[in-house]
Amino acid sequence: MAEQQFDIVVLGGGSAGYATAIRATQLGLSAAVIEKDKLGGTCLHRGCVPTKALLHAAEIADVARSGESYGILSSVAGVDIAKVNSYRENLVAGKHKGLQGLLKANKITVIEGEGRLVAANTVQVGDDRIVGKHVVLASGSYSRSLPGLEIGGRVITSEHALELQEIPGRVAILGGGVIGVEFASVWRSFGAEVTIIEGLPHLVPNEEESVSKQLERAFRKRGIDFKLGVRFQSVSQDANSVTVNLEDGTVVNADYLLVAVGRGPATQGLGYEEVGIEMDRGFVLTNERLATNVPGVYAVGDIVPGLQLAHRGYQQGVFVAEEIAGLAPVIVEDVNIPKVTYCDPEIASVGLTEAKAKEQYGDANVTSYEYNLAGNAKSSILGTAGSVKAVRVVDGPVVGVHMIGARVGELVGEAQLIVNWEAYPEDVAPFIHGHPTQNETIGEAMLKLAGKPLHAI
Ligand SMILES: NC(=O)c1ccc[n+]([C@@H]2O[C@H](COP(=O)([O-])OP(=O)(O)OC[C@H]3O[C@@H](n4cnc5c(N)ncnc54)[C@H](O)[C@@H]3O)[C@@H](O)[C@H]2O)c1
Repeated sequence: MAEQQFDIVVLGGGSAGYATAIRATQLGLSAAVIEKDKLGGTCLHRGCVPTKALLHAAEIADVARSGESYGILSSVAGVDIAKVNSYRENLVAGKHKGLQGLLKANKITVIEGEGRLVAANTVQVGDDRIVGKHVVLASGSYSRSLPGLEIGGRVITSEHALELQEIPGRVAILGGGVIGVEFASVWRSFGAEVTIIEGLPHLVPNEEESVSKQLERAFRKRGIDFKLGVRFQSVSQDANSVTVNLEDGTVVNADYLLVAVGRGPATQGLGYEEVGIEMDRGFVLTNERLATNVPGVYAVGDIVPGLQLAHRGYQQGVFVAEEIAGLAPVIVEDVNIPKVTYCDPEIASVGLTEAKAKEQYGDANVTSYEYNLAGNAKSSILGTAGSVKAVRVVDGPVVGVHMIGARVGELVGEAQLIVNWEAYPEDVAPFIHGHPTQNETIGEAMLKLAGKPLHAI
């Protein structure tokens, strides 16, 4: 049995875990990352990166289909899913290699194997004991299912969906959240008949309601079917198909059922409870400085209750490394983290929805403006419908920005600076936006809220 000692031992080499180690070594601390599978975790291998590769291929199919409207004679003869898959795999492999190089350059020790917390300062990997002055738990998440809904055969999760070797003819998707609408978008562009089943009254129910409604309109136009406000009851399958029964008696037949009802924390069997770490339904509880109740043990990423996003994980990792190094960093708050959903049309948001802002500040103290992309030249050139909605406190800062339309994910950077800096529309209104860009739509919303609309009626 060998023993190795570090300042920081990180259990899990996904986005949150490796970010912790990079920042730690930059600050002169020694760090080890323990990873049982591949560095990069869900984001690089099963989530953000490969799904966005599929979405990019889907966009190319849509662009080719729409060529004629722009005078370009083009059509889609078919989708070679094997080639799409090899593009996706090569892309991920390249990023994986780059990440390995990044950790090596930062002098991080990567320990391959399954780790288990056996004491507050020790992770066991096989026969080896990896001891840290501090331990950071970053074991990530998994696709969860519903009680009684077994994954297997034609009932699949996003991990299986990514690797399908065929384009399904008909697919049912349980859950109209982020994963559900992204896969619906990909499969529809690849030619499948898609039905989404969502228990709440709207698709992407955590987004601004007007954004959800516009997505529903756009999906309907694309021929994507959805059943809203209805819950799943049961599913049966044979060798070729699934039959999904909903609580209102509706039956959906499809080749596959994708289960996209959220992700659970990957914390089972890792020794956390045995060491006395306080947990809630599998999540690791921390204080706002990401410390668990066990001294010296921190948690970051998807195992900490809140938004399960890679970029939140990065920032939490950086935070914890700086906290351990004694730099007293600024607390990471979920409310001002930007979110992008990469369906067509794309959705991007940061801060409070209008309803949440009214809950927080009172109805009379909140106002908003929704700028229609139809007023923006670049949006019209791109042929996209959509809007940018900004929510402000009356005589106060902008507290939320909510966008839908082609490529609005690329606008979220400015939106998050406005919200995080607690800027007033009057502060932002004089800033000049390049023309013609879709960025102007944020400028137009600020101008209107500041009482001097330009391209708005
Ligand atoms: N672009 C991105 O940033 C991105 C992409 C993919 C995943 N993610 C993250 O991964 C996590 C998981 O994504 P997800 O889409 O699985 O979760 P989600 O929470 O976004 O959506 C799950 C949906 O399933 C619905 N649902 C739950 N039980 C149901 C039932 N019995 N019947 C019908 N509907 C039901 C919920 O109402 C919800 O709308 C999220 O936290 C998400 O932020 C992010």
